[in-house]
Amino acid sequence: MDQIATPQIPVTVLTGFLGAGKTTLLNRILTERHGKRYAVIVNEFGETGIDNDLVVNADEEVFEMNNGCICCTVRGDLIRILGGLMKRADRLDAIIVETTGLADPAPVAQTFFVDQEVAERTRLDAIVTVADAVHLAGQLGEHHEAEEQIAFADVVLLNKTDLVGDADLSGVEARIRRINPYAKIIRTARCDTPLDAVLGLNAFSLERVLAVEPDFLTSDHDHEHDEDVTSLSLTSDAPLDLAAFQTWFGRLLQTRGQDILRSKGILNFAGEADRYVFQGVHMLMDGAPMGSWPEGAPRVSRLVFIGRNLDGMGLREGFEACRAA
Ligand SMILES: Nc1nc2c(ncn2[C@@H]2O[C@H](COP(=O)(O)OP(=O)(O)OP(=O)(O)O)[C@@H](O)[C@H]2O)c(=O)[nH]1
Repeated sequence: MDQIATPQIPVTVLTGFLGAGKTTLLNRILTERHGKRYAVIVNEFGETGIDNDLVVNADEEVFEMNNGCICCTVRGDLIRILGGLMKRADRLDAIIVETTGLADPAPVAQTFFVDQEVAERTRLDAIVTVADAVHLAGQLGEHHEAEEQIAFADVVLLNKTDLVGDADLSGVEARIRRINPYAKIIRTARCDTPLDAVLGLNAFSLERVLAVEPDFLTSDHDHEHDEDVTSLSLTSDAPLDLAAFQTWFGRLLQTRGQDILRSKGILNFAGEADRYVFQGVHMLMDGAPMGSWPEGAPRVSRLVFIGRNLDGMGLREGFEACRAA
């Protein structure tokens, strides 16, 4: 008797180096009227739940994986969450996994082939890599994860085109092409791409990956993270002074932005009803109100830095000095 094949849930792995625009893309996907039911799995790197708060409130369920990189320590966690989702596959159209900016996508992709149950019930649809047109060239030289993310991509969103001239964009694009001649490259500003360019592609090809990395299925991908990159989280119960914070944070990124790869905070400023979000990618800074504080939640400011040599920068003292008088 013929067996009825179990439907496989398509999975999109969203990757890209720190600050490239993954959450921006995710929020675009979640706010579009797509009529689909997605489950989202978000992995963070020491970001004390900040990322989760930056993902828009949508109907979709968001599963947060903390404390560790998806490609290493928390892979078991990924399999466990997938296991739960597979039990209600009939109510799900797709799963989206957002990795940390420091993840090597290979072991994440491998999960969908080597774990038997996951392999039977899900299908890796595509690896979508968001690339930061401003910073990619520098990242490729310094962080091998950035190169892996490009190498494994089925689609590369060359993002932040609003900040880079045409000639430089062509240069970055050529660089991407040299690492990965197969990926589709789409130029975007704030990840403004139609959803059908990133979801439901059926683009991931095991054959192609095996051609690039013959031991993809068998190696245990015990890759080494850049030990120099660490994270530091700061919190404050006391309201902060907006002007003082802006001046400190702006100066800090100007002077230490080489080593501060990524920064983000959800902040409580004195006299402001709304939450504020401040973010940095190296020296580029962005800040805006982000709506009211959740009802009943304490107004605690949280700020996180990811980078090198964070200890010597007086971050804690600088942050504390921003308290409103
Ligand atoms: N100018 C400009 N800024 C952008 C663009 N896309 C994203 N940003 C900003 O870049 C910063 C990082 O964007 P995110 O979407 O949080 O990046 P991410 O890849 O999720 O970051 P991590 O998860 O921390 O690695 C934010 O301040 C965004 O507002 C873009 O196309 N142009």
